[in-house]
Amino acid sequence: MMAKPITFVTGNVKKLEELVAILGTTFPYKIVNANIELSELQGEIDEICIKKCKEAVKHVNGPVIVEDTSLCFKAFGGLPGPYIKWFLNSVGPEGLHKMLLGYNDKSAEAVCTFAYHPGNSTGEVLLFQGRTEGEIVFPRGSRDFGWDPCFQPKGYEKTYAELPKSEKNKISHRYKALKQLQDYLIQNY
Ligand SMILES: O=P(O)(O)OP(=O)(O)OP(=O)(O)OC[C@H]1O[C@@H](n2cnc3c(O)ncnc32)[C@H](O)[C@@H]1O
Ligand SMILES: [Mg+2]
Repeated sequence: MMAKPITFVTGNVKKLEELVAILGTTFPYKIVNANIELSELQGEIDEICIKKCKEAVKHVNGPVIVEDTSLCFKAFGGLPGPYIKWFLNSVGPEGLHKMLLGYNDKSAEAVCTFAYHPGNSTGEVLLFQGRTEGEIVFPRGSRDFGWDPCFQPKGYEKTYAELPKSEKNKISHRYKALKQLQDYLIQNY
């Protein structure tokens, strides 16, 4: 019998696009998207992801994936972190760059945390996290995905937005987190 599809709950089409590209054609299970606006929660990253996943489970009959992405400035002790969406919405990539002008340390970490729940009554939320270090630069490159124009991964001369998607998807916070989830599902689903 075919395994039940896994529902990725996200309102962000770019996340979905990257997930599909990263999993590629050999991933053995079907992923479907539910475009549901989940609450933007507060707290530590792991706690946010656990709560987000539990909220998503209520909307779906079956196994569920969600993810939450943070952008953590070292000079700010990890903020904006999970609140990056609001900062980005209000000041854009230029503003994010400006926020660090008064600091020597421009380093930042992109953190992606996938949360998976099997969708049954006894299941627990499992987390899979990936981190990519980089620095916040004056925005360069395409404007199609969030803060990509102002994030330059460590060891690269290009921002995420200037790199070909295929290149970003080999080194990104999302790739690193998704690889772990993929390995888990291949062994346990
Ligand atoms: O429905 P969900 O999955 O929550 O989608 P969202 O867009 O609300 O996403 P988050 O709550 O995780 O907030 C993360 C913010 O960072 C942006 N973002 C996420 N991943 C990114 C990436 O790889 N590159 C650039 N921006 C990204 C995203 O557009 C949001 O503004
Ligand atoms: Mg969100």
